[in-house]
Amino acid sequence: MVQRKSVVPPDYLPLSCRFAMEFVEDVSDLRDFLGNTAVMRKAPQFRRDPYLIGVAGGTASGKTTVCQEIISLLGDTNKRVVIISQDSFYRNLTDNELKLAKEGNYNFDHPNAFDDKLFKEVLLELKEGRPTKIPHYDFVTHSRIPGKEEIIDNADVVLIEGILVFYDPEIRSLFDMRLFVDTDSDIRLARRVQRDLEERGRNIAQVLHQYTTFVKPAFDEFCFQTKKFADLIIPRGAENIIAIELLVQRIQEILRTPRSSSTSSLASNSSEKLNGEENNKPTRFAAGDCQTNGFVRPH
Ligand SMILES: Nc1ncnc2c1ncn2[C@@H]1O[C@H](COP(=O)(O)OP(=O)(O)O)[C@@H](O)[C@H]1O
Ligand SMILES: O=c1ccn([C@@H]2O[C@H](COP(=O)(O)O)[C@@H](O)[C@H]2O)c(=O)[nH]1
Repeated sequence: MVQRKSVVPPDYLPLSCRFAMEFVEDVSDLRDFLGNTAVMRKAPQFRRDPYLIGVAGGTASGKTTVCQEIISLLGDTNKRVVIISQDSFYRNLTDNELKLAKEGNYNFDHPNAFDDKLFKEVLLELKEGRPTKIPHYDFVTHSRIPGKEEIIDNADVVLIEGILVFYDPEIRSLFDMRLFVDTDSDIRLARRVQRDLEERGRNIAQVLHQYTTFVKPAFDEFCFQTKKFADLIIPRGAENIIAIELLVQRIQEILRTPRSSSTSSLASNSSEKLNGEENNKPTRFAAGDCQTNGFVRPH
């Protein structure tokens, strides 16, 4: 009797049952399953296809806290869920830009402040399930810390948070789900002041000057405009436990649904073209395909 169990994929599998690995306990079970008649030939390697969730919202809206809450509520799962931040992809500054940044006179809230080329490359690598290096950004020195990269490998779900993660259409189209954390701007400013003084080495005059000169105008012009691309808006951020619980249920459902990256990205791109907004449903294999219990697909 073949048991439905997750296994490390064997090197040799019949092509007629490429998605059967998680149904069978080992290759001999697979042979029983196929009645010993299938021609065994070298099959492509299989790997997990990470589900990418973009989390946008203004500064200090609670994007990171919402992501942490999602992970905490997902609880004990055999899935690997990680958070990365768009802040890791701030551009390297010239000497003159660095001088301006230290005076609070550099616009870190404009889309040009980000290295979108690197951000895109990293998201594509993540989407393809390849081990990916994430730079570490230091808000005190306004620069990436050399040699402090984090490697992400084998993730099942990647939460990608940042003020402008939905700004670039190509980057936006890489997300399987898009969330927008919508928190009152007075509350955001209060949190930002406290955080920047405590954690980012700023003084109150700098924070308020940067906020009124760059942060608020750029939020209105760029970040807020991307709210329309969200599949789900979370008013009040992490306080909104009902929204987060519903979201967690949805993610759990998605994690249980078989899915192949090629079909899911096609669905994602075509729905964006049709609707201007993504309406991505978990992809199911056609009847007759062998279903797996996770995001497994051939290389
Ligand atoms: N619901 C909340 N209640 C109180 N403090 C919060 C709440 N959500 C976030 N914070 C605090 O506000 C600051 C900004 O939150 P964070 O999640 O880092 O925002 P973002 O990632 O959007 O910049 C942090 O110091 C965080 O602890
Ligand atoms: O060197 C820097 C880089 C960025 N900022 C500010 O950070 C926020 C984005 O981070 P959140 O965690 O989403 O708040 C952005 O508003 C920049 O103004 C900075 O001050 N210094």
